[in-house]
Amino acid sequence: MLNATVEDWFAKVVGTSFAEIHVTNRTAIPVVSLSIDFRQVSRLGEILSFALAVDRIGKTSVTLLINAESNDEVRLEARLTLVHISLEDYRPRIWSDEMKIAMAK
Ligand SMILES: CC(C)(COP(=O)(O)OP(=O)(O)OC[C@H]1O[C@@H](n2cnc3c(N)ncnc32)[C@H](O)[C@@H]1OP(=O)(O)O)[C@@H](O)C(=O)NCCC(=O)NCCSC(=O)c1ccc(O)cc1
Repeated sequence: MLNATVEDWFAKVVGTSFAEIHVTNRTAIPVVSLSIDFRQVSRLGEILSFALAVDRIGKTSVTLLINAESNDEVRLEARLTLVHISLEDYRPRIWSDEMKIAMAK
């Protein structure tokens, strides 16, 4: 669910889908750090709304904050850092200016 939120954000806000990132650009954005606080219990069948905010944009990384809520209660808070890498050598690559500007929106 967290990754679906990240994928949606890249496609709809950043303007570069995971397919473009991986297949066209031959890059990837693996997670290097992930922490989650589960604030309140969620039950099977409940609908959770996920919201994403940008915490920090680095040269090659981005740190995102994702909340999931239901019935006006925060159920979980996640903080994850992704690094933009090349699929040629699996080493970090700087974000394009276009992606950086879109991420800062
Ligand atoms: C990503 C790496 C190539 C980075 O290599 P490093 O030697 O650390 O590079 P650098 O030291 O240059 O750091 C690069 C940047 O990452 C940042 N970084 C690196 N490590 C960290 C940690 N632990 N926390 C925060 N930031 C970090 C660092 O600050 C640099 O930021 P910038 O200033 O913005 O450039 C290497 O750490 C690596 O290969 N890690 C393994 C990544 C991995 O395999 N993750 C699991 C992937 S699975 C996954 O993401 C996924 C699976 C399935 C799904 O459905 C969805 C997602």
